[in-house]
Amino acid sequence: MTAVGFEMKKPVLAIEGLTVSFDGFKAVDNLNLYIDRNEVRVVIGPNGAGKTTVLDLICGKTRATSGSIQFDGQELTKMREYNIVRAGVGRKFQNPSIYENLTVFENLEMSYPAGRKVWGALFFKRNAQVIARVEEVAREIFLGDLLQQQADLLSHGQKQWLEIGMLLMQDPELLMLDEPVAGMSVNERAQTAELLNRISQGRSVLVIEHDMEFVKSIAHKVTVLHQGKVLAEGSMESVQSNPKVIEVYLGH
Ligand SMILES: Nc1ncnc2c1ncn2[C@@H]1O[C@H](COP(=O)(O)OP(=O)(O)OP(=O)(O)O)[C@@H](O)[C@H]1O
Repeated sequence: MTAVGFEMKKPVLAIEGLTVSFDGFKAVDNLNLYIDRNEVRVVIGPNGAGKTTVLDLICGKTRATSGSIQFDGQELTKMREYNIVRAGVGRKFQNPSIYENLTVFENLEMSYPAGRKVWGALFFKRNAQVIARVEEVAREIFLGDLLQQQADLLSHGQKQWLEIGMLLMQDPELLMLDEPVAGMSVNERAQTAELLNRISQGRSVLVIEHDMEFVKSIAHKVTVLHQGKVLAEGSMESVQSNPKVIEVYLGH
């Protein structure tokens, strides 16, 4: 196998022995988790299982007590949040954090690397390359016809897509989404599934979700967390028929 072939086979994210204690309580407990390139992984589990904390640890918002998070060969546990973003990890929180008083176009433009940020404003030119990228991403997130719409007039689902689009502007290698379809209509859920299936061709996606129909429509593999540990992992079918998973989560 060539060196390049070997690199492609290595997981893009390798979490090993990851533990975080809050006043002695282990929210994440000796966790191992491996995500492949172009994989859509969904993490499910009961409330308080540690799902959001795992995303917080990966993006550097929370510091690990012990263990390792290797992303593309870089150790994330020692890196600052903005360097983790620069390394190629994008994270969307549950509530959209878009600029409500700006248009769809402007929101996406703001997220272009070296785009019109506070300092970048002095040097930034709205060139053809930026416009083309904004238009491309807007089409991808179903907002191609709404570029001049002010963001506060978008539906809840459209706001969620806009935030995904803002992350896509940075072209992250790993995109992490916390309950992306919460509060969405049935149609919006179906469109979001289509969007995630599409954008995973070229990047890995890690999703936390409770909506099992949605999970079924996107997951390549499902990881069930319980008390900060992996309770089960595998295909949706294997996880759904696992008695331990039914007992602690799906049976409720
Ligand atoms: N900063 C913190 N300080 C203290 N305890 C915390 C902190 N963050 C999380 N926890 C605790 O860690 C546990 C795991 O929380 P987490 O939010 O990761 O669970 P979750 O699986 O995402 O749950 P949900 O499905 O409800 O979002 C919970 O008991 C929570 O109270």
